Formats: sequence, C-alpha cells, structure tokens
Amino acid sequence: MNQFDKIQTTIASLRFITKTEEINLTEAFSRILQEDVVADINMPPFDKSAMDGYACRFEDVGQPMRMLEIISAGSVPSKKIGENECSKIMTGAAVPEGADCVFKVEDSTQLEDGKVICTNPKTAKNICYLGEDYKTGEILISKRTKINESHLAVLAGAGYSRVKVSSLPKVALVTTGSELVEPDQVPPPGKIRNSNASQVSAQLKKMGIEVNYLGLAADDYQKLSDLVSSAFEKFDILIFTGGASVGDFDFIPHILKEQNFTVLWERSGLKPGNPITVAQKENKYCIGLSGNPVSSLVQFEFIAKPLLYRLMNCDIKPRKIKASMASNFHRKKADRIAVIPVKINNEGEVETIPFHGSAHINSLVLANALIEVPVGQLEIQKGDFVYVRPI
Ligand SMILES: Nc1nc2c(c(=O)[nH]1)N[C@H]1C(S)=C(S)[C@@H](COP(=O)(O)OP(=O)(O)OC[C@H]3O[C@@H](n4cnc5c(N)ncnc54)[C@H](O)[C@@H]3O)O[C@H]1N2
Ligand code: MOO
Repeated sequence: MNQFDKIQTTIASLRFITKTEEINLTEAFSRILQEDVVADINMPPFDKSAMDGYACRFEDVGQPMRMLEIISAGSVPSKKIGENECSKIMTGAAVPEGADCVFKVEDSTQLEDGKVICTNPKTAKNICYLGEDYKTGEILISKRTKINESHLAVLAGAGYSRVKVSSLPKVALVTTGSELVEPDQVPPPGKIRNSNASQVSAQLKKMGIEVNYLGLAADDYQKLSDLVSSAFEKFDILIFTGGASVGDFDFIPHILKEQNFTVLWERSGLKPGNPITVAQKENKYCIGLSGNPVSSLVQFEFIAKPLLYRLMNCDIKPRKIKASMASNFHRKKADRIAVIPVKINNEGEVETIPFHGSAHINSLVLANALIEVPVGQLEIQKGDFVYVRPI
C-alpha cells in the first residue's frame, strides 16, 4: 500500500469529533446532515394535474363534454366526472374523482352550445399520480450527506423546518514563515507575500467552514509553541502552513510532539506536497500544510478536506470524472503520485498547462481540475483516459 493509500485508510477509521445540533432550515446550506430525512406525506399528496386544461374520462376524448366547474390549484374539486363531462383544471390542482385524463387548453375547442371538445386524440393523460415521486416513510436523504440546494428543496417539501446537523468544528489558521508579509505590503528584500491564508480560508469556506485566521507567525520556536498551546484552548483544529519540512526553522512537528500530540503522518506521498504534519491529541487535530502554495492546495484537497469531512461525520467522496488527454504527458520520476493541474477544455478533453511545481500558483489560474498520475507511471498518451478531479 502506498503512503497516500495508507493515509486514506487511516482517515476512514477516525472517530468523528463534532456533536449534533438542530438548526433552522434557512441555515442548513452546506451543513452535514445527521439524521435520515423521511417523507411524512406522499409526493404528490394527491393526483395532480400537470397542465392547465380539462379533466375528463380518457374514453370520452373526441366527444363534446359538459363542463361542471373550474378547479383552481389549492382547491378541492366538488364534482365527480361522469360520461361526457369535464371540469376546467389548473396546473397543480387536484384531479376530480372519475377523471383519468387532463387534456391541455391548447388541445381544446369550445362549441357553440358551451360544451368543450378535445381536438387531440393522442393526448397524454397529464396527471402526476399520488405518491409517484415518493411515498410516506421513504428515506429521501441519508444521514451524513452534505446539504446542497436540491437537498434544501427536498427538506422543505418533507416539512423539515428544523434540521439535525453536525456542529461546525472550531478551526484556526496560522501562516508561518519569517519571510512572509501580508498582501497589503510591498515585500522588502528576502520576503514574499502571504498567498496561503486566502487560499486555505477559501478552501474551508467551500466546505461550509468559517475559519479564524490568527495571522502570520515568525519561525520562533517558543512563540510558535505558545501559539499552539493557547490555540488549542479555544479551537478543535489548528491549520498551519509552512514549517512542515526538515529545515532548521521547520518547528511544527517538534512542537506537536513536545505537546504530546501523536503525529499521524509526516509525508503525503503526493508530488507536490510531500512534507505535511498531521497530528492528533484526543479530539484535537493539527494539520501542518506545506508553505508552497500549490503544495498547500494539493494537500488540503487530498488530505485535509477528507479528514475534516470525516471528523464532521460526513460521507462525501471526491468527484472524479473520466476524460481523455488532449496531449501527451511525461515526467522524469515516478516515485510519488503526481498531482497535475489541468484544464478541461470545451470539448471535455484534458489539456495540460505550463506547470513548474509546488510554488507555481499562478499556473492554477488556468486550471479547473487536477489529475493524479499513479506511482510508477511516467507517461500518459494523447487520447488515454484519466480521472480528473474538478477544483
Ligand atoms: N532537505 C529537504 N528540504 C526540503 C524537502 C525535503 O524533503 N528535504 N522538501 C521540500 C518540499 S518538497 C517542500 S514542499 C518544502 C516544504 O517546506 P515547508 O512546508 O516547511 O514550507 P516553508 O519552508 O515554510 O516554505 C516553502 C516555500 O513556500 C513559501 N511560503 C511559505 N509560506 C507561504 C505563504 N503563506 N504564502 C506564499 N508562500 C509561502 C516559502 O517562502 C518557501 O519558498 O520543503 C522543501 N525542502
Ligand atoms: O512536496 Mo514539495 O511540495 O514537491 O515541493
């Protein structure tokens, strides 16, 4: 089993850390459902007209029909349809007893004597039948689903004005590195601007998690150590970028070990993004991402994201699409899984883009997906199918 597979297996075995809370439906977008959503009524709850038209007996189509009443949506029909009878009916209204067909207004003619006739002998029945979408007691959405816009519609339809979801973990972010200045500064010699804070915050936001950004931290052992201990008094998860490798000032792994954290992984097996520090102490987790912005992005996508979803008891798998390569791909070493930014073009093919590795964040401006090249594979030929992960 390669290193990345081992990480995935461990993630799948971790216990979730969040509690369940009940919130208003209006707040539930992007949250993780912690109950099965069960239908309390049939949908539709009655035989419902799919068209504005006339409800009648199908066998009477082609015959002049006497009109009994007008049935609006929301009302209850009061007259039973008999032979050569119809009622005018609106879309969404309940089909009256005796009728098994609704012909459209466009397929009708009013006769001089006030009767109505259907002019289309091939009319469809145009009825949405009671319970055809779902039946009372059916599970509509499973527990552990991340709630999207359609789930909200289903929740509303099933009467869930309050929803049981995972509480959100309290997440803090620190970007480390004495070379960093914030984006509003012009970097003096030897310094660079902090790209990672914005990127990681947005990656968390996409997951529905609001982050507490604690700012820049210099590579100072004691200050970083104090920061770790004070952060864990308030937060469940502390994310760092930078300082995860083996340089003289890469302190994060040492500090965590010193504070009795168990380091789960120090290597991801991914390229870019090999040095990573993920550590655990009971229900607290520290995720030390690489300082290089592309490495940080890849590590978040492939490791931090599934880890956080797991800790929130969410059943979500990365979306992978199979698409063919628009050109050849070649790499020199195949000891790690390569994660390559690519562009899915308008023909649905995978185009490679200029990419120099872990620091080349501006190449991602052109990318809309990532591909994984397995360990041991040096080449991909034009026309070969690969799995792409949209970002
Ligand atoms: N002897 C070894 N050296 C390195 C190894 C190794 O295996 N042995 N791995 C290399 C790889 S691969 C990577 S990736 C980096 C990871 O290093 P760190 O995670 O410790 O990150 P830093 O050293 O702090 O920074 C790396 C790079 O990224 C820039 N950076 C840092 N933070 C930010 C930020 N917030 N925004 C923009 N850019 C940032 C930083 O200036 C460095 O240039 O280690 C290699 N070394
Ligand atoms: O793992 Mo590093 O991110 O290759 O540059």
